[in-house]
Amino acid sequence: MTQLIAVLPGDGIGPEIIEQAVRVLTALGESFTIEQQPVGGAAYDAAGHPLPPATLDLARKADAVLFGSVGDWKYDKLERALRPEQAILGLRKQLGLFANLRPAILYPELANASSLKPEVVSGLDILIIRELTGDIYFGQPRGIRTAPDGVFAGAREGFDTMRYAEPEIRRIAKIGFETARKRRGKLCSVDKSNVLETSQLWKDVVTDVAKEYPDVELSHMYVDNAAMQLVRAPKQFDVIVTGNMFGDILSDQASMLTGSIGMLPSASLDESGKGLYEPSHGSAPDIAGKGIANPLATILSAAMMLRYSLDKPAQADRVEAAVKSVLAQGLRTADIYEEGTTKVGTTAMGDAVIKAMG
Ligand SMILES: NC(=O)c1ccc[n+]([C@@H]2O[C@H](COP(=O)([O-])OP(=O)(O)OC[C@H]3O[C@@H](n4cnc5c(N)ncnc54)[C@H](O)[C@@H]3O)[C@@H](O)[C@H]2O)c1
Ligand SMILES: CC(C)[C@H](C(=O)O)[C@@H](O)C(=O)O
Ligand SMILES: [Mg+2]
Repeated sequence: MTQLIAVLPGDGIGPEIIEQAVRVLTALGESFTIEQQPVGGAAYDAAGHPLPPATLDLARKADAVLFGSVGDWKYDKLERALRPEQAILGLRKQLGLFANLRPAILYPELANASSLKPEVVSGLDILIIRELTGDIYFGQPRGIRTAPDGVFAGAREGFDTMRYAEPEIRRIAKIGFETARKRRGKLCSVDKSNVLETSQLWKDVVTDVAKEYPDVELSHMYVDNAAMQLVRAPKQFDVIVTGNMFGDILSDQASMLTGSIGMLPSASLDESGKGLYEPSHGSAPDIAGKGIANPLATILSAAMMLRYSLDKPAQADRVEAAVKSVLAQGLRTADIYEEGTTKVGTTAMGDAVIKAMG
């Protein structure tokens, strides 16, 4: 049976970067079936909803999902349930994709593109594991109402609820320990337990799970300190495990250590290892349609898909080696360009990766 890949390009630069990743997948010569559906603003425009049933059905039945990005400022006035971003949140929740892996790896060729000095960042290889289906992102109740009490009683107030259940923390902690065990054996759990009850529970549960992993060195860090440490001395980290909101912010921050957010892939996995793969960045409306977006985060996400969901590790290696090769050839999209290298657009970067795959 051929494996089915659901391709959801989305908005902004989504279609441009997805096109290159699909070309790379096709060039592998495997007998994948690739089916495409709109998502986000594109789906709202076409079908009146950011996550139409046909898109969700395809994502459910596929062996893996390759996702571009959703969102654009032009949809800001829509009611919340119809905003493009609800599509990716809905997919994560409905597919049970609770474990988000965001590797921040600095390719040696990009040492000068990093925001940090080469000596601080060279050889960087860290993995942020972000819990993806809980936390303040999904907690109820939430809304905008007239404040019932307090100093601002009678004024309009917005409120959200941060919550985490023990099994939710336990399962992401296990992923953290299992992953750290296969890497350099260090896990840093990031929370805000000096202030938040959810974080206090988080820390207790992670500490409890640690008993099953005596070979993994566990540390705890408050999120504000973690943000500082990530730019002070990022190589102290191996695997970071954290909640949805903190992981969102820290992974964008980590991306700049690698030169550009256009380099940061991600995998979002369910209990069985089925996954959705997407670059960590957004739809970049400021550069959409210009043909200059960096497709490498999406191509590297496709490599993660080959490894984690499609059981094709050799093909994943092939794609990753090709990305290394194009960087070694000095090819750069605008976001990672520096003097002495060759600036290329999105399609030319895709071409180069395909050529390097041989
Ligand atoms: N998973 C997703 O679909 C996802 C993720 C993040 C943001 N978004 C949405 O995207 C829209 C824009 O958000 P934003 O501007 O805060 O974040 P963004 O990640 O889209 O862009 C931030 C900056 O990074 C640049 N950038 C991003 N990807 C790039 C790439 N591949 N190559 C070169 N430069 C790149 C952009 O040009 C921009 O200057 C919003 O609607 C947001 O909600 C969606
Ligand atoms: C678009 C948005 C909902 C999303 C998030 O906050 O999770 C994005 O920022 C990400 O990092 O994937
Ligand atoms: Mg984000």
